[in-house]
Amino acid sequence: METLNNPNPSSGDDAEIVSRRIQRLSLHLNPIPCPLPDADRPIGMAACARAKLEVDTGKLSGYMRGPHRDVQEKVFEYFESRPELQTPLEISKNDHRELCWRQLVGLVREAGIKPFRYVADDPAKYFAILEAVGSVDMSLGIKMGVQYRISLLYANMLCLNWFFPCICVCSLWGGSVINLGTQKHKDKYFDGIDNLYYPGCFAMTELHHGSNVQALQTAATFDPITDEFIINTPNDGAIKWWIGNAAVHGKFATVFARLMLPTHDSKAVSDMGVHAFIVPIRHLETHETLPGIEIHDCGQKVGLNGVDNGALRFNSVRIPRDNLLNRFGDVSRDGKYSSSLPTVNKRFAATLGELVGGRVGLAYSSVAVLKLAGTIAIRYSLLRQQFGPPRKPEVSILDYQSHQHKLMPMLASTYAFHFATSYLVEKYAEMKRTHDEQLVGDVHALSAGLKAYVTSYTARSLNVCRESCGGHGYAAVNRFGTLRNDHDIFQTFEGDNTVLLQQVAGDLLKRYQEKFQGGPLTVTWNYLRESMNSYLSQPNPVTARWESEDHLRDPKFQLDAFRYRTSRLLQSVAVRLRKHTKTLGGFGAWNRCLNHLLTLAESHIETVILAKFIEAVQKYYLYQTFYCPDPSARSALKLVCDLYALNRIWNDIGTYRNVDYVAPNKAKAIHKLAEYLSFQVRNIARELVDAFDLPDNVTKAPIAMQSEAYSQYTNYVGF
Ligand SMILES: Cc1cc2nc3c(=O)[nH]c(=O)nc-3n(C[C@H](O)[C@H](O)[C@H](O)COP(=O)(O)OP(=O)(O)OC[C@H]3O[C@@H](n4cnc5c(N)ncnc54)[C@H](O)[C@@H]3O)c2cc1C
Repeated sequence: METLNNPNPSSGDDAEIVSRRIQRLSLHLNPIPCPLPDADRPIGMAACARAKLEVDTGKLSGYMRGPHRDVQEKVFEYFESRPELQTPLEISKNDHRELCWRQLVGLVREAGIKPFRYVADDPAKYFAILEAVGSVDMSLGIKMGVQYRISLLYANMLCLNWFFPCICVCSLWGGSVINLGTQKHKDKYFDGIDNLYYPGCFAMTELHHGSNVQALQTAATFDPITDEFIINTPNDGAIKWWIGNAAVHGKFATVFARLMLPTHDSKAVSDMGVHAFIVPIRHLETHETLPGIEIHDCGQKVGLNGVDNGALRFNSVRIPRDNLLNRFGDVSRDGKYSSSLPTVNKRFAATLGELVGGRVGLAYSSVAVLKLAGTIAIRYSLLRQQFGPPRKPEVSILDYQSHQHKLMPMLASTYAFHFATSYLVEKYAEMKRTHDEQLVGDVHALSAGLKAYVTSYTARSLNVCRESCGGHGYAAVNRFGTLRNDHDIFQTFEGDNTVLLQQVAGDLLKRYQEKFQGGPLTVTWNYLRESMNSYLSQPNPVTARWESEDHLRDPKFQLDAFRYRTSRLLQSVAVRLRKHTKTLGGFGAWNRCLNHLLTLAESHIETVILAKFIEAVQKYYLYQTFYCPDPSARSALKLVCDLYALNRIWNDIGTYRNVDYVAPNKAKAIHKLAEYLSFQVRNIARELVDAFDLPDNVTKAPIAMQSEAYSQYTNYVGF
């Protein structure tokens, strides 16, 4: 059967061997009815057409679970044991802020879970805590992030004929002190931040400037007579805005301001660019706002109302010279500027390496939100029955093809994102350990792309989940409203998604240019080398017609298709940019090609996600590393991975058809198979969401309870 059904001439390929071995695992199949008439089934599907996978949820869950499940359970147990710390459904902004603060204090001082120490030493553990805390209340996750996390915001600059991301790097309060400061700052502030005696803010954004950090106007002018910096807000546009922890709890702020040094020429001062300074904003004991500082509340938000965002104005506030976070640039007693790193590029790379964690955390937490929402929607869709064949019992709404179409590719994407963001966390930790320059660049671009892609996907999916639960999805107790409102801003902070995707596109173009100059390509981008040489030739008219299931489920075909698309987009946008730059200049050309560039970035990120998913399924076979030792779990993952791949190819089928990469018969076969795989995934949907390992006290929505959901729901309203 293998030889007959295998249309691929390169049968010795590792990926193909794996694919066929995985097909053999279909022995774990049990009969169940297939909704497709025989004629509609994809070719080659006969063997497993009427079969359901048996999945060992415990083993699948064991594979999915990270190494820090114990600390996550500690978080869940702590909040379970303290019902008064659980966020009620109806709560005012002010009460929510106070509760959120008490939750954080309880976690740190009572439960003894101190995230700050892991920011530098064990980032994977920090992200695991963040994930667990965010599922208790997303406001709490963000509040914790403001206090401790490492983050990175961007400014944009147009340079020559490429769009080069110019990164202004910074950290939220705790992260900024340990990453941008030096030992003296660590000695002075670490314990206070760790124990929450020094709550602080990260004050970068201004009223007039968010994404464009280079244009910030707050000034820090050095006064050599008093050995101080004078922090000043020159106009209303420079008021710091949206600053988390500022409205109520913060005692310090890391303020981003232009460093101005006195000169002896006619200009009188020299602008050294944006630097970070520690500015006390409230009295440590009395909590009074300090002189020269004006603080206002940004008010009620669409979500995340447990976080107290405020606006800050500085009226010539004096701080000691020591408060400059001076790891990458310092000012001496006599007002001279110096840096520990010899070149701008080295300073840039070192800073980046320290500070990409915020985005890694957001991408990772966004997957956690998607798991939660998917679990609620799918458990309810299995329970809920509406209509059915005449004189037969009603069927579960998840048996409707349309419902499968809404939720199963989403479930597959959740698995895909799980592996991609776990990989990102792994690479981030490695980067922190090794400070490898190539890895720094890789993690930087990957974190930007995954943060943008995953958070946008999750935001869209939250609406789909709400709608797929009908009216009961609209009850606040079933959580979609809060999840949607709280998560929505993930698309904007830590770098606006549209801006971040441009960074990815800029990075791809840079590497494309380097490739032609013989430069190196890092691991994640390695495929471009091959793709530029082989994929850009005319599509093969023979393979364009192959339509067997074996072929369509072959990881090589799937990855090739993704890589082909990215390569074409990259090559064509490079040509367009070159052409338009002649008449429009760099900025105009970039803007003329902007949608093209965003599509390129998304295509690349989808490719990386697929590659990581395929690796997660294959590792066992290829390297014998026993990553996923259970055959049933591997079969389930292979099925889900195929659905992710084919669903994405089908979503973009117009592109593939336009260039005849896929012939009409193959396009039809892809569509049929994607629908059929959705049906197959539906049959193990319960096991797949159970493997996320979210207990009822975390999902909380009555309609998603693992038993007696309806009665828990009626109890909730008082019956
Ligand atoms: C709840 C919340 C908490 C926050 N917490 C903090 C905090 O603690 N500290 C802090 O410093 N900041 C904080 N921020 C600010 C946040 O980081 C900024 O909102 C974010 O950086 C985006 O900036 P902006 O709002 O000025 O949007 P803008 O940059 O003005 O963007 C507005 C729109 O224009 C588009 N756009 C902008 N530039 C481009 C471009 N080059 N190409 C194409 N489209 C473009 C964007 O896609 C977006 O749709 C917070 C914001 C919120 C809402």
